[in-house]
Amino acid sequence: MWRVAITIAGLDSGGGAGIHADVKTFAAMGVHGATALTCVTAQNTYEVREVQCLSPAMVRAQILAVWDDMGIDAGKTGMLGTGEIIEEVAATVEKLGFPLVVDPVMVAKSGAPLISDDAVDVLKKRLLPVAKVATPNRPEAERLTGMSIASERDAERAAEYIHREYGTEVVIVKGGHLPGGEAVDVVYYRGAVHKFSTPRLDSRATHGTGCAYSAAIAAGLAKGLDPLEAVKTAKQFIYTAIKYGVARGKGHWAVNPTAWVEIPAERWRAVEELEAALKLVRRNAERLAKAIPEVQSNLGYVIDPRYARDTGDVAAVPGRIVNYMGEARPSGPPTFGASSHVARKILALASRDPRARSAMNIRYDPELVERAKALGFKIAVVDRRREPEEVKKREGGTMQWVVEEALRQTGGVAPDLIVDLGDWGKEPQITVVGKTPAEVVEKVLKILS
Ligand SMILES: Cc1ncc(COP(=O)(O)OP(=O)(O)O)c(N)n1
Ligand SMILES: Cc1nc(C(=O)O)sc1CCOP(=O)(O)O
Repeated sequence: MWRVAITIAGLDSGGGAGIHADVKTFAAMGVHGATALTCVTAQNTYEVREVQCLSPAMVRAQILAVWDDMGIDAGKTGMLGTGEIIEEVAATVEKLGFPLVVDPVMVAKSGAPLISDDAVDVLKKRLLPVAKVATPNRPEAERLTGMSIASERDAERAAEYIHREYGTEVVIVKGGHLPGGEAVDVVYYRGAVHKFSTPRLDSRATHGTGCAYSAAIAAGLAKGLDPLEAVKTAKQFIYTAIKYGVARGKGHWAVNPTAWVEIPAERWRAVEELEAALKLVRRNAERLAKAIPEVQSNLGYVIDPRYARDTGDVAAVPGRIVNYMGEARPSGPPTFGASSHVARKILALASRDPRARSAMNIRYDPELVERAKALGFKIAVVDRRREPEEVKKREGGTMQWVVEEALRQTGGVAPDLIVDLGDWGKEPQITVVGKTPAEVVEKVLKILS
């Protein structure tokens, strides 16, 4: 059954925080996302320029329109703007009775206030008592409790205080603003303290973290998860959203809630496409056997470069493609992390030219190079004897150097072929490059024919 979650929050025109972050999160977590807009902000990654809030009656009308039609399985609040809106939201949620996650948004990452001073008191006295979960960060928890929070122990005390003083069932004091190698969220629930941690990320993509995290918890509650299960999943979710943030803008980049579903989908797609290309290899096994070098061949395919970090993100053939009794034969099924050399070349290529996501190394033969030239392929020729000693010594450095040399010749656009003339004890190679593994195999077949 479809579950419905509602966000009662503000609009960030930059799309990083507020209802954008929340609805993306709901979609990624597999629940239907509804919205009750509170305020419109003219905002980007580095500043809030203008704020205009709707009337409390309009906020209530949006919540009721959703409730009367689909029902609401859980909700969350973000930027509420004024004390009057908070009053109205508290009264409406109290009447309807759905579980509510309150992200007590007070100040934007850029430093602009998102709630009037007098409204903080209304938030404490009216909204926190009707909330099932509250997710203050360190400065918010300090403002709600009057305590100074400098350690996990302080965070535990603050969480318990908020529960005791305002009656919120589950209180999470987030660890993002506390020191330490791990970001530890302290959760007070039913008389006990629980901790959820992920490695601290040194990331610029933090705009919208509080929004997406609270929305992920609300999505979990909408699906009927126990609050601790919902928090556990949300913690992993927000780690991924920060790690793969949207690298655009001059300020705090936006978190990326859709990474949660895009990365697994990308990995699945890469395997499917590589499998299809390997079928093409098997169908042309005799012809392709002639292209296999002494070191054997590999064919790799990297996931969307926005998500690629290392060779673990490149699918390739474990045990390589070998010449077995005159036939090219893939030794195993497409597997991530199965290539070192070809994968490094692909990573270096795709980081400069994101269309170049696949490559295969084949035997060097001047005749093949001539045929590629005649076919109009773009070719870069690299002399590895010119590789600087310090690059040779660096683990994996050669592959990157070869690619950089090639791209220097082609003005940064990936060539079809990188001809590596080899070095003392290093077999010369041709690396055939393409957008997809099928395109690469097709290019190799053309050169061979
Ligand atoms: C419209 C709107 N809502 C919420 C925020 C807060 O987002 P951010 O500044 O990134 O801080 P957290 O998400 O970490 O609380 C906003 N800026 N705009
Ligand atoms: C050993 C070797 N060197 C290559 C080069 O391009 O220099 S390609 C290659 C074979 C493929 O290796 P992998 O399975 O690590 O991608």
